[in-house]
Amino acid sequence: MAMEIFDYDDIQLIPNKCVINSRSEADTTVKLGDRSFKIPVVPANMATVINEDLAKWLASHDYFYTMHRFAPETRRAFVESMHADNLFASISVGVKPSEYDFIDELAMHDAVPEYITIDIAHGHADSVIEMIKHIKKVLPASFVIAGNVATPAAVRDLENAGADATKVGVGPGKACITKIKTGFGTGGWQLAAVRWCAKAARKPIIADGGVRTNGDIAKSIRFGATMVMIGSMLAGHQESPGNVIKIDGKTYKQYYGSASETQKGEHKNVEGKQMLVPYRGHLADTLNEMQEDLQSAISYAGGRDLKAITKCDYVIVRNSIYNGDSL
Ligand SMILES: NC(=O)C1=CN([C@@H]2O[C@H](COP(=O)(O)OP(=O)(O)OC[C@H]3O[C@@H](n4cnc5c(N)ncnc54)[C@H](OP(=O)(O)O)[C@@H]3O)[C@@H](O)[C@H]2O)C=CC1
Ligand SMILES: Nc1nc2c(ncn2[C@@H]2O[C@H](COP(=O)(O)O)[C@@H](O)[C@H]2O)c(=O)[nH]1
Repeated sequence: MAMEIFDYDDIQLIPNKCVINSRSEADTTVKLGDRSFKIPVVPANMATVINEDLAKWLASHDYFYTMHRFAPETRRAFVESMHADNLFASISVGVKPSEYDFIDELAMHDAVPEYITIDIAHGHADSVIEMIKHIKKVLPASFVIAGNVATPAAVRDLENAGADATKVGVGPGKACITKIKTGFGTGGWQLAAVRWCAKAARKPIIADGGVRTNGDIAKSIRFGATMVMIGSMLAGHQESPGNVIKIDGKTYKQYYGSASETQKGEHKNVEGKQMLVPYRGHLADTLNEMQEDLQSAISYAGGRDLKAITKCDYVIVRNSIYNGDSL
């Protein structure tokens, strides 16, 4: 059977009969590893989206988070300070030789993160497979998320190496220029790629990149994601780490790709850009609204929890969901 190709804007989910009396009855919680989280959303592990203060706030309010890996020397202290506050630690690593030393250092100091994300651009690689095996050997209690990938073959290879979840999305991100510079990726068909990968997966999938509206979170769940990673929509808050910039009386925040020149400090293998995102107030309000909209989505799906969304029907309406309107 030929694969159906579509992206978020091409899909509308079809309502089923409502079985609850109030949207507040709908349960948006999701389990990843041993823990349950309030909503299936994780802020991207990018320097303009998450920092240590936000990680503490998110963990203490039952949201999942993944700290970025761009201040590598602070990571052990970060794990220890989260644990000192009785909070779970969730960090990112790369695959270079120094990262093996870092994993060994964590083990030596008994600073075991509950979650470790292996975060590289092209995650279907022996370097990632070797890092998964190393973490599983040295820190077997850590839940390992590996990525990013774009195909069922990649999902299977990383799962077989021991990954507990895989992250799907190569090139759909707002600050991404991979698709333009290399010609590769899931940009323009990210939602279909999530579905393709989820069908092959035996473990959770995290859909990463390309989410532009709250409805896209429900669509990701419908097509097999357990969790949804979001960058640009979560970068514009008062608490977001990016700089505040005012232009013509309007307030913006800085958002840049992890493979941008701004992040790297040099123009080498640049696959990301810097941009401005509109200021959106407090992160807590945006996360609350995401939860309310998901509760509403569950009610339209005719159920009481996220599982109902995975079963609802859909239509493909090419690039037409806005019908000439905007939010
Ligand atoms: N989700 C996405 O679509 C993308 C995300 N990013 C983000 O940007 C950040 C930097 O990513 P990345 O450049 O991988 O990190 P690193 O610079 O840490 O690279 C990781 C390792 O993988 C190697 N590597 C990277 N890309 C390739 C490739 N295409 N083929 C072979 N080897 C490769 C690097 O070597 P060398 O540098 O010598 O090649 C390095 O040894 C990450 O946070 C990543 O998530 C970047 C691009 C796409
Ligand atoms: N190709 C690139 N992708 C990147 C880069 N930095 C981050 N990312 C990916 O984007 C998502 C966030 O996407 P958004 O659509 O929600 O803004 C993030 O989680 C990474 O997977 C980059 O420099 N190049």
